Amino acid sequence: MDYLAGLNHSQRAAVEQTEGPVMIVAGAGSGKTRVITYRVAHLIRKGVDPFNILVLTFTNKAAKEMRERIMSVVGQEAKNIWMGTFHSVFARILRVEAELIGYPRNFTIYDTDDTKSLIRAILKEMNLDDKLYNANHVYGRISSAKNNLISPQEYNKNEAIMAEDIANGRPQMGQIYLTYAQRCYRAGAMDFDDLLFKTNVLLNKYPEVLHKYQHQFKYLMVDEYQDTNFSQYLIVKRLAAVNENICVVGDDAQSIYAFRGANIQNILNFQKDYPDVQVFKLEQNYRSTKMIVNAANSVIEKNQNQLEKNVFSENEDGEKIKVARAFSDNEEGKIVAEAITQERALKNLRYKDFAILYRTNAQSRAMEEALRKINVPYKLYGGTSFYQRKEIKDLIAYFRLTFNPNDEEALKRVINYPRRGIGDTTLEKILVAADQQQYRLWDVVVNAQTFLDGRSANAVSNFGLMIQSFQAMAKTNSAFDTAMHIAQHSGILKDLYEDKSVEGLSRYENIQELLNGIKEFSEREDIEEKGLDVFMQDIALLTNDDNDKDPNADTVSMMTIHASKGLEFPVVFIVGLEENLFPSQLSLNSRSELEEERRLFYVAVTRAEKKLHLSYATSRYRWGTLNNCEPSRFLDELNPACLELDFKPRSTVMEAGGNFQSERMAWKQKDTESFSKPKPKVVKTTSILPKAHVPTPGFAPSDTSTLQVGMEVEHERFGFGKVVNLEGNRPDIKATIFFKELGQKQLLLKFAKLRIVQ
Ligand SMILES: Nc1ncnc2c1ncn2[C@@H]1O[C@H](COP(=O)(O)OP(=O)(O)OP(=O)(O)O)[C@@H](O)[C@H]1O
Ligand SMILES: [Mg+2]
Repeated sequence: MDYLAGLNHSQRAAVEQTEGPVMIVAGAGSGKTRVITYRVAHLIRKGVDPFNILVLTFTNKAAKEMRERIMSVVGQEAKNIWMGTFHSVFARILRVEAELIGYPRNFTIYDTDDTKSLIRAILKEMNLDDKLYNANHVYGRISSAKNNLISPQEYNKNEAIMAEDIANGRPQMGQIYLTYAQRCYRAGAMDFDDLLFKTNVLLNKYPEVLHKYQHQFKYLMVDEYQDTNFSQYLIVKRLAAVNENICVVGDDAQSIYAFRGANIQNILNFQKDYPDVQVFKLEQNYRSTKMIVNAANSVIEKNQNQLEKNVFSENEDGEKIKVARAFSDNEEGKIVAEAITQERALKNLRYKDFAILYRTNAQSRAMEEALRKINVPYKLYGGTSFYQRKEIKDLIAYFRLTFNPNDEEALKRVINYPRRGIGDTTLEKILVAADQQQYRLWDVVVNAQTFLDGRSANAVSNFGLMIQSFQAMAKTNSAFDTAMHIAQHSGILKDLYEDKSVEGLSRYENIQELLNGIKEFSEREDIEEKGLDVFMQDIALLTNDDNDKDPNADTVSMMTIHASKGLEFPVVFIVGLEENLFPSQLSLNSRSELEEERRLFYVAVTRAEKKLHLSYATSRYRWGTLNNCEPSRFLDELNPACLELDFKPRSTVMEAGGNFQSERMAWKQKDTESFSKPKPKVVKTTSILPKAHVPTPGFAPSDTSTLQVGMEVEHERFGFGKVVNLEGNRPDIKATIFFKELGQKQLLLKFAKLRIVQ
C-alpha cells in the first residue's frame, strides 16, 4: 500500500520536499503535525538513517505519539530517531558534552522549586526585601535574560537593562543573577533555561562539537514553531546551517507562549533567514465540522496581527455550538457533567471522547466535584507530577546527592531529613564556611571536623560518610538495589512507615511506587545502561502526563487550554467564558496581550472535532470571595449564526438576535429582570472536597459479579469501604457502599472501579 496515500496534494508535496528549507504556516487541524510524521517515515523509507533525524516537539507526549505512528510505518527503526522536546533532546546532548563547559556529566537539573528555593536563599543572604524582590519575579527576569542569551556578565554590563531595573526599584537584580549563576555552577546544576542557554554556549564556543551535530542531524523538523523562543531558534539555526534541511511547521494564530518568551517573529523571519525556502500552504481542516471552523475563523479575524490564511473544512456541517449560562461555578460543573452523560449515551460515545478546557487550573475544582458526584471518570492533565511530591523529592534528593554530591539544593533538603541532629544553626555555619572559603558545601561536609565542633561535627561527618557509602554502592549495584538501599539506610522508609496517618500511609505507598518504577526500569530489555544515574537523568523534565500509566483508559480529559495545544477531541467544553477570567484580567491592558488571549481562545475552539460547548457562570468564587461575572467578549466575537443558546437570554435585545454585549448590559441592570434560579448564598469556602484517595499500588478493578454485602472494597477514587446493600438485576446492579472517608454512596456496579479487598 502507498504509505503516503493518507495525504492530500499539498501535504504530500511538503512531505516529498525533503531537501532544503521548508516552511508550513497553516491553520489549526490542517495536518501540520501529520506532515512531520509522514515526512520522517518517508525519509526513513528513502534510506535515511533514523539517527540522522532530529524532531523537536512541544511536549513529550506529542513525541511519544509521533514515534508510535512512525513505528507503524517503518518498524522498530523508529526508536533511533532523535525526537522529543527541546529540553529533553538538549539535556541528552549536554550529558555527553557537559565536561567541556565545566559541568559534570551527572549534572543535576534544578526544577522550578529548586530554582526558587535557591533564589530565596540568595535574597536572604543579600538582605533584600522578598516582597520587592519576589522570587517568582526574579525567576522570570533571569529566565527571560537566559532565553535571550544574555549572560550574567552581559546583564551587568548592559546599561539599558540596569537602568530598567533601577527604574523598577530593583537595582540588585544583576547581582542576584550573577550569584544565582555562580551557585548553580558550583552545584553542578542547570535549571530549565540553562538546558537551552548552555547548549548555545556549547555550540558557540566549540566549533568541533557544533560540527559533529550539524553532520549528525542531516534532517531537522520543528513542530509548533510559532512558540519557540530566541534561544531555541538559535540552536535550530546553528544546527541546520550546514545541510539546511530544515522543516518548520506552525500557526501564527496559535502562538500562546509569549509570556514565556516565545517569539512569533521567528516564524515571520524564517523567509529572511532562508531566502530559498519552499513554502507550502495547507488550507483544508480535517479535524472539525464546518460549523466549528467557521466559528474559529470568525474569532481569529478580529486580531490585527496575523498572516492571511484561508481555512475551510469539507467535513459535515455539524451541530451548532451550544452556549450555557450557569449561576455559579458549581452549577456550571453540573451542567457540563450532565451534558457529558447525556451526550455519551445519546451518541454512543466513550468518556475519552470528551475534554473540558479552562483558562486557569483553579477552575478544575468545580468541574472535578461535579464529575465525581455522578461517577464520571476523568483525568486531570498538567497537575503536579508524581515526581513533585514531597516524599518523592526527598528520596530523589538522596539519589541526586549520590551522583552529584555538589548538588546544594539536594544537600540542603535532606541533610537533616530524617532528623539527625543537624539543626539550622549548623547548616548556617556550613553555608557561611563555604562562602567565606569559596568551598562547595560538600567540601565542608566531608571536612566537618575542621569547620565545626563537637556533636554537630560528628553528625555532619556521619552524613557525609553515609552519602559516600551510597556512592560506593551505586558503582557496582543495579538501579533497584541501590535505590532500595538508599531508601532504607537514609531512614526515609522508616520515617514514613512510622507515620500511621492516612497521608503518611499514602506517602509510604508513593515511595513504594517509585521503587516499583525503578525495578521495572532495571529489568527493561530495550536499553543498555540501566544504572540509577540513567533513571535519574530526565526526571526533572517529566510532567504528570508523561507518567501516564494507562493512556488508553476511558476517562474525560481535563486540562488548561495551554496544555491542549496540538490535541483533538470529538467533544470539547470550554468553560469559564467570563470577562476577567477569559480574557484574563491581566491581558486587558494592552492590545497585544488581548490578542494573545484571543489566540488562546482560537486554540481552544479548534480542538473540537464534532461538537463544541461553551459556558459561563454569572457568579464565581475567586480567592475565597463570590464575584459577579459578565459573559466574555469572546462570546460576542463568535459568528452568532454558529451559536445555539441553552438558556433564555436576560436581555430582550439578545433574544431578538442581539449579542452578548446587550446581555452584559442587561446583567448590569439585573434588578430589572427576574431570575428563575435562586441566587447562591455568599459563603466563604475552602475546598469542600475530601482528600483524593491514592489507590494502592497495582490497583486493578476486580470482577464484581461475586460481590456480596459485607465485603470490603477499595474504590479507585473514594478509597476503602464496606458493601452495605446490593439491589437490582444484572447488568444494572446498584451497590450501596459505606466509604470510610466519604460516607455512604450508591454506585452502578458496571461503571464503578472496585477492588475486592476481602
Ligand atoms: N489528508 C488527510 N486525510 C485524513 N485526515 C487527515 C489528513 N490530514 C490531516 N488529517 C487529520 O486531521 C487531524 C488534524 O491533523 P493535525 O493534528 O496534523 O493538524 P495540525 O495542523 O497539526 O493541527 P494543530 O494546529 O492543532 O496542531 C488529525 O486527526 C489528522 O489525522
Ligand atoms: Mg499539530
